[in-house]
Amino acid sequence: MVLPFYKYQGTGNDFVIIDNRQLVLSKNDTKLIKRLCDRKFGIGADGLMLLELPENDIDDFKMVYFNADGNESSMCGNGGRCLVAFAAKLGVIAHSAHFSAIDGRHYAEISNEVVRLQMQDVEEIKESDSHQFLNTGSPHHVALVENLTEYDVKTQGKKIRYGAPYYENGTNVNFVQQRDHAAFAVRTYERGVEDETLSCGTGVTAVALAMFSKGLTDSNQVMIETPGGELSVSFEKSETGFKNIFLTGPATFVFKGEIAW
Ligand SMILES: N[C@H](CCC[C@H](N)C(=O)O)C(=O)O
Repeated sequence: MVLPFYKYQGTGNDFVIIDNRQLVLSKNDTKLIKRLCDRKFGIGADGLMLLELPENDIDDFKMVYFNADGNESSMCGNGGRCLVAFAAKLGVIAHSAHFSAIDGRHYAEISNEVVRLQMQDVEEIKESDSHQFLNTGSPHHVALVENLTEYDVKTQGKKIRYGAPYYENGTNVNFVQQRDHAAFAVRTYERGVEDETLSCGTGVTAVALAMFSKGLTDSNQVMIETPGGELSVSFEKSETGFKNIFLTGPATFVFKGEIAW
């Protein structure tokens, strides 16, 4: 069998995308999905996404996301942005989209390869001396560090991801340094990739909200620098947390191909 696929990247977080509206790929085939994401034996990616038909009459499509380990995962912000760009390329949408993902429904806009994705509202940020924890569609541990560029993200990130209180279910881990009054740099260890990725969309969103909540910025429009490029996060305070949260940045088609499977 030959499987057509598309490769996208959003600030260096890269994805295999498959048009699964005819359900060619089984969601339970963990082994196949892991191989497709393998950078030596497959196409290579941080994750894989399926574009599927919507399960209601108000959405344009449905998003299913898998981490590189082949397991279906929680929400992917950069992946969601790339899937909107793919839907536009296929003509499924024009310049805006409503779609369902594992964490609920999302709205997005696209113009010239820049995608603005609305994230779920965030109700709670757990604060402690060493870090903050919040869920922006995926779980994120956020910690400020000195000298981010030299920091051993993989070693320290793995320790936190598998340690207390996260253990097997884990978390993504974001190491942050402030760059300006409304700008921060972040490097992320991603659960399910089990390595540092060049960017993590739900992580960048978590960092922006965490830094605002910590009082390190009073701006509700924050620029986040990742090793893979710049993303911006805008949001509004709500009585109990944050709403109207948007993650904005590039989502780029890299190549298309066919793989034997
Ligand atoms: N690895 C994450 C999911 C993908 C998140 C990331 N790629 C993003 O852009 O949000 C997790 O298992 O929670």
